[in-house]
Amino acid sequence: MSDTPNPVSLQDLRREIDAIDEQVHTLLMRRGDIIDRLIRVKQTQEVGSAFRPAREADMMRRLVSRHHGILPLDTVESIWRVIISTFTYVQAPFSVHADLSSGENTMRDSARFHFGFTVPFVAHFNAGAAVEAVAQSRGDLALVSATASQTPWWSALEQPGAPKIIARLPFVERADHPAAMPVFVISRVATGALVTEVETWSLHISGWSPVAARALSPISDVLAVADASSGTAAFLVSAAPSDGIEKIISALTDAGASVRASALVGGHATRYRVPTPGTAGP
Ligand SMILES: O=C(O)C(=O)C[C@]1(C(=O)O)C=C[C@@H](O)C=C1
Repeated sequence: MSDTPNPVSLQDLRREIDAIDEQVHTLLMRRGDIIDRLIRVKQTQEVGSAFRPAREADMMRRLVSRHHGILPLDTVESIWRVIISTFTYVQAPFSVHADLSSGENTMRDSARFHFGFTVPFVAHFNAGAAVEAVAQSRGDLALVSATASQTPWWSALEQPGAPKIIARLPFVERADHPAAMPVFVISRVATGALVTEVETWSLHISGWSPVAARALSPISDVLAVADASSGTAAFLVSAAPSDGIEKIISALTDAGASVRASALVGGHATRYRVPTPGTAGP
């Protein structure tokens, strides 16, 4: 007889997997019970949405920071997106209104990756229509490209009671993200509940020129729609509240433009990028 211990059998390993699956499922059902209690203590009534982007951004960062092992990060992130979004949905049902005008496949991927398949998906063919659908809803979300625009859709967010930008996706950026398209999430929002680690401002400027647009690119994420014939442009700019909008306005002024009107149209959590292995960091 040899002293070599019996190798673990396939059956044993499958038993272990079954036990783990049962624990994961039980924990998810327990999570559901907690959400049931959370509904009673959380104030979702005012605008009808249970989505709390600051909390979600923080949860996603912690998830990514602690993850290791052979399970791909993409998979872990997408599992948690579905868990959190579905528990948001069960608290207060909502739909996702996606503007497909800047890329149907990439926008669908972003919507499904971040909100799963339980949350209804409604397609729109311009950003204005997606924003309007949210304005007419109780707690729906609009998804609009954060980097490309054919129209200054953000002007519709300027009035005090209008929907606002409340998040920027993906929460965790990295090379080869499976739903990499930068997207703004727009929703009606309770007064004082905006996340403003980064503020988003709508600016109307005159004296527009490509020089004015270029002056901003090193200091801010910018969306711009220009009317070359009148020399005016509508900008959507992102700014850290500390030195933000004043710096942007003076950069535009130095570049020969003048700001005729400005309005805060939302905000989001500070962007978070996972360092690529072998690089110094974000
Ligand atoms: O923490 C909350 O406020 C929740 O509603 C819970 C929860 C979650 O499932 O973890 C769901 C929705 C929110 O956007 C954030 C987190």
